[in-house]
Amino acid sequence: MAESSVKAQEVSEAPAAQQNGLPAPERFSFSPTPTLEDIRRLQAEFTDERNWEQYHQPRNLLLAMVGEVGEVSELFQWKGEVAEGLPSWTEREREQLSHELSDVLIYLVELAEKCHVDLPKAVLAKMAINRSKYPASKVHGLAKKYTEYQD
Ligand SMILES: Nc1ccn([C@H]2C[C@H](O)[C@@H](COP(=O)(O)OP(=O)(O)OP(=O)(O)O)O2)c(=O)n1
Repeated sequence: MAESSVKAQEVSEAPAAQQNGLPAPERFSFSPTPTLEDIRRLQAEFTDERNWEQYHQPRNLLLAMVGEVGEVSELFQWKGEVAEGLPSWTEREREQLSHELSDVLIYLVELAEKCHVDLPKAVLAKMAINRSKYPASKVHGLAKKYTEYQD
């Protein structure tokens, strides 16, 4: 498994499995590349080669991304609840899902670029906010919205 170079900024919030003294369960993980910057650059090359910059304005990209989210939803819509790893899905369905999720990511990255949001940095900052809104010590095993917790 590839070692991640990015750690949670607040290491005091240890994952639940480690807090219990149990080893963390084996998790699915991604390949280290391409990075979000790689995806941004590859998509910029793709649009430049086609003279499509004129069509890829923030609003267009947002609508394109939402359309692709709809295509992801279509793959799930008439199935019952599905277990992690989608064991009951065919290879064809898995391939379609990987295509549609990729379309969502490609448009998301390009939308962030066109809005001048530095997505890798922004996601770390937002995760820090999430950790402070939902301290593991307070919400462990509970999935309520942060506004529902009493101090
Ligand atoms: N004007 C466009 C058209 C396509 N793409 C790229 C980004 C997406 O990754 C993918 C989207 O292609 P389609 O619009 O053809 O959508 P699908 O690939 O989902 O095809 P379909 O709608 O037939 O499932 O191609 C793009 O950047 N700009």
